[in-house]
Amino acid sequence: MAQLYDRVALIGLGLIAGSLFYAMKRAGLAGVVVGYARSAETRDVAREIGLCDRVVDSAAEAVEGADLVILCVPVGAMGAVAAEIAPHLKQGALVSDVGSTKGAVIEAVAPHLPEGVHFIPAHPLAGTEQSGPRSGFAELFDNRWCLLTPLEGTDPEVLERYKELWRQMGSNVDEMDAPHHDLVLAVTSHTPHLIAYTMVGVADDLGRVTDSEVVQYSAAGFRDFTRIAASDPTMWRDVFLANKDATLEILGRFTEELFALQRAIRTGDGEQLHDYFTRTRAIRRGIIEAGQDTDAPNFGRNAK
Ligand SMILES: NC(=O)C1=CN([C@@H]2O[C@H](COP(=O)(O)OP(=O)(O)OC[C@H]3O[C@@H](n4cnc5c(N)ncnc54)[C@H](O)[C@@H]3O)[C@@H](O)[C@H]2O)C=CC1
Ligand SMILES: O=C(O)C(=O)Cc1ccc(O)cc1
Repeated sequence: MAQLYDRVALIGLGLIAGSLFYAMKRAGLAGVVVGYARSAETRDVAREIGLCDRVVDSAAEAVEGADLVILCVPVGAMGAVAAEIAPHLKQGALVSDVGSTKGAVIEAVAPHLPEGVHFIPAHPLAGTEQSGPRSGFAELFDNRWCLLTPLEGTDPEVLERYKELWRQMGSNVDEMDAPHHDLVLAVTSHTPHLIAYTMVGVADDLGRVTDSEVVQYSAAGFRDFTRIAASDPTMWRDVFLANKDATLEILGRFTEELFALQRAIRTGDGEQLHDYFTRTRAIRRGIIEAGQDTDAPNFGRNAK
């Protein structure tokens, strides 16, 4: 496969940066990939396991001469990293990020970037509850969406080349504006994570439910909650602080619906509960019929 960028810099060496490195190497998309992470311990691990062709000790050195720079740090750290690298970026370089929120990242990063440097924010809808330099793998982006939120006036050739990178790493690529992205993700990812955190916290608070009972008798739904609630605390703290407005909007709607269901249970309104669950069941079936749940055990078999 054709090389798309001669020199790539990855800032932050965790799950996403690691997966980017292996996915780029798998398809021969990058010449040299240089990495940097803030902690010396992470850089040592990266060197030990061969994560990146070269690991350097400053962000400035990592971006020197890079054609593509991808910021792979928690969203709350994006602005500071952009300020640090800005004076060292090559003219014509493309800066991108993989942050889970887009509006706040654009606001934090764009003002630091000099004239003549391109900026295309990205968000791969692919991840796990794992983090750190040992957690990345080449297949992470296969058959997953990558959402780009290009700013007005983005150079179409620079955009097309970057889209091609994601496609060659296995992703399907789509574009949307940042406010829309942040609202969609508040519904599909951020609020569900908060609900999982809360449910696991509630189980933990219940004195009568011992740890071993929680583990032994976990049904699939609760098991998924515990997996999600094991996600990186720094990353998720930053997501909620950065996507405050959209998350609060969706949480408001969520609690209204929850109270309505709570009332239906209290008053014994079985019809309301049944109607609600019938509606939500149809949504799940729609997702599977559209072939959009690649994790479903019966994916591709037109399951009902
Ligand atoms: N984990 C997931 O499932 C997904 C995460 N994302 C986004 O990708 C980004 C990275 O997430 P992960 O790779 O999961 O995190 P991670 O925790 O595995 O890695 C983050 C890396 O950034 C480094 N770092 C933190 N602050 C830094 C700073 N100021 N300067 C330089 N390095 C710094 C850490 O040392 C670590 O190496 C986040 O913005 C997250 O919102 C996007 C899609 C999925
Ligand atoms: O592990 C899971 O279930 C996820 O939801 C992964 C994930 C986490 C954050 C993102 O911005 C995108 C994907």
